[in-house]
Amino acid sequence: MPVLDQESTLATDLARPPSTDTAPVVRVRALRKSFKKREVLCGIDWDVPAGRVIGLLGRNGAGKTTLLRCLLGLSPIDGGNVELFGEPMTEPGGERMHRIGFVPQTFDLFPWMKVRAYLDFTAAFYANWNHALTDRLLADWQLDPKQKIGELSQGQRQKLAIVRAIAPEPDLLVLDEPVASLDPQARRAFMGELLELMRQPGKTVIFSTHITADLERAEADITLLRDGAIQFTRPLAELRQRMRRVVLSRPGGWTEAPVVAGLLKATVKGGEAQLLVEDPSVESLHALAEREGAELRIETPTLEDLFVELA
Ligand SMILES: Nc1ncnc2c1ncn2[C@@H]1O[C@H](COP(=O)(O)OP(=O)(O)OP(=O)(O)O)[C@@H](O)[C@H]1O
Repeated sequence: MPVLDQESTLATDLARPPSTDTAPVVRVRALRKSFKKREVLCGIDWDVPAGRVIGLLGRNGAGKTTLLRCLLGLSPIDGGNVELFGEPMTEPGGERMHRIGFVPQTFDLFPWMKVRAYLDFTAAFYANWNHALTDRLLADWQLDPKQKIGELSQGQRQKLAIVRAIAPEPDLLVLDEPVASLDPQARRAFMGELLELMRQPGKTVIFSTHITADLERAEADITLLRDGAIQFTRPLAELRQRMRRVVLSRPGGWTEAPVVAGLLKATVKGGEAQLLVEDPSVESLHALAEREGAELRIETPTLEDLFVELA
């Protein structure tokens, strides 16, 4: 029986993007980015279709922030190209600014400004600004319009950054770990706002996060960034439907993991071989278990399990 490197993954089949009829809002080709000699993005190809919520997943240091900043022209790229709304991205700003909202990982700007003054100041730059929405969010999220930004807690600043990004009702909203400092109520409210925004046709959201429950709440498409490349973009429902954890246990244990069709990752631990399999054939698995004298369990992994396995 063929042997599989226990840490290796065979994610080739996962590389297919979800089918779409519309032109992508974000189109990235062969994007490269290094810091000194360390290459963080090693030739990213990525299409983000309009009207989707994309959850960008990856381990700490995988390059999520770097990728999001490169997309928006906030960080210079070393190679490849980025198109937003069908046009090359060369630098931030311009007409396109009105269509894009960005929530950075940290928000430390204008500490001397008061919340209301900051929002009014920012509104002046935008063609469209939903004042009713900002008023409602300030009240709902208990942000004091008269407080100075420098006096806000980290979570309150994150809320303000979200209000500022949503108020222009952007066509593309990019959020870098937007909920990291938010309490559970605020996270839920934030997801509500996000979904409300998404009810309008053609709106696209990309957000990086480690909180898989939020991705589940948003029914997001999942993009996995690993080893400097996009490993896959798949609707969450499809991942849930197709991925199974197959556990084969036998008293004598395993010297090598069995290989089955659709295998993405195999791990051997004591008497158990754990296989992450896409679209497994239940019949063949039963036949394999019988042949090998093993007990078979087929489980549906949670998104967090999947992330731990694949990231
Ligand atoms: N300005 C910089 N100078 C040097 N190295 C950098 C810089 N910014 C990022 N890096 C490096 O690039 C890699 C990717 O960082 P990045 O912040 O994009 O990861 P991330 O996936 O967003 O991580 P996290 O989940 O922890 O926020 C890391 O190894 C980081 O040290």
